[in-house]
Amino acid sequence: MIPPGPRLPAPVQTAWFLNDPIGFLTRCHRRYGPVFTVRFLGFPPEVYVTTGELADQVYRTDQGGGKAGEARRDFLEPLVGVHSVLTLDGDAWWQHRKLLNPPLRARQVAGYHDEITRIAAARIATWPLGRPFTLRERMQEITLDVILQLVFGIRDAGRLDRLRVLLQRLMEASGTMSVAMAPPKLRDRMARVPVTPYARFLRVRAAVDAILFDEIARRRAEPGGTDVLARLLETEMGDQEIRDELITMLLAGHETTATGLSWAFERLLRTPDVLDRLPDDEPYLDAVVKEALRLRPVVYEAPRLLDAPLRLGAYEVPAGWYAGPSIPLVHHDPVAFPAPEEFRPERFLDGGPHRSWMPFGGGRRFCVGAQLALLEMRVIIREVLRRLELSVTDQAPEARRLTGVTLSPAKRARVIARARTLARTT
Ligand code: HEM
Repeated sequence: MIPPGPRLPAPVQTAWFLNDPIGFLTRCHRRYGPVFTVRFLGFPPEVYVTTGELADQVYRTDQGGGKAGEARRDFLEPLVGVHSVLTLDGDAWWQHRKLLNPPLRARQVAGYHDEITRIAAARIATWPLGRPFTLRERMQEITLDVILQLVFGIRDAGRLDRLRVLLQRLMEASGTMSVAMAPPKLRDRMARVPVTPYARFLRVRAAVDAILFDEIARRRAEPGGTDVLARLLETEMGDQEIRDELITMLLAGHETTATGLSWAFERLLRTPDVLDRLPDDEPYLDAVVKEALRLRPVVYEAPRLLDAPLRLGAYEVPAGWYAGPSIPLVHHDPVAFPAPEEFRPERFLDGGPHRSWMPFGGGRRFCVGAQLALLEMRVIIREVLRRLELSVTDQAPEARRLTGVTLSPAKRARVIARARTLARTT
């Protein structure tokens, strides 16, 4: 039996979801239970699950099939290329994944602590005081710098400036619907007409690639360094493969972390009891980061494209369909997280992460940058709070807005900052 779901036509389900993703999925959950089918326009049906246990069953398909890469390929390949862990599957995926894992392990990224502190401090010093501004963009400046300096290993100030501008343009150009959603054949046609968004995207991509290939050549000539690129250059990967993985880490790693940080502040500034315990209580800071990612997960789903039918309790999901957790709903399971609406970092103080905590997905495709993201979030929250007193202009929680595969604060985490006068300046 196929999991139940709304009978509304696919265009109506799609429009409802785009307009109110959490409301739509919550309603489906209430009406149909923990496993339900949604139909989006232009895609195979998608089965969502809402408990950690069911999510584990889906992630187990990573062992033999479950093509997470193919699920993302069409819309990501123009940007990340054909050699990216995001879009590869099977042996080709594993060949790359096992090379990316070691430099991004907790022990390795711990060595970046002081440099992240330095990058954050330099940016925070430029924030406006005494007038409202939005944290989302400011956080993205920091997380972009982290990727460019600690992952790509770029130190030259002029080159950093040029890349920042180009990458901003590249992200904007690749985000336009015509690039992300156009079928490959249409893309090929658009590439030949210089005024189309796709042709513009290709020009910016070529400019970024020229810098990256030059950087790779320079570093091959002078080996060494502590950045992730240094480690990738020691592997058997070719230049194009390394370029593709660098862009992959950039794409997967900087907006997500910036959005996670924006949500952490959005919640913290509306929960004074929690804020008061920061930033010097390290275990509590770690729990705050985990609780922020639970209550406001950045990525709302991590689906698998099934290459064999999947049994989920009484249901069977056909091959060729998507299946995966609705991460916000799994994180709201009251059995796993009592009083799920409340921002309560204490729940993460004893013991390791809960099986139902999955802001970074799961299975073998679990986010390769999770340890770097968690470290960045801890360090950046601490550095902000040590230097500034933040407040909000409006106590009402910010709504969740869908941008691509992420949910971000609708007002981009609007705050006012003042220089800190008391304590917290250790
Ligand atoms: C708070 C920040 C972040 C969040 C919420 C996040 C979330 C996720 C999620 C949900 C997935 C899909 C996992 C799955 O399919 O089961 C993923 C995959 C991935 N993430 Fe992250 N991520 C974050 C930061 C980063 C960073 C900093 C990097 C890189 C430096 C990164 C690189 C990747 C890559 C390469 C993949 C694909 C892994 C694969 O398919 O093998 N992410 N991430």
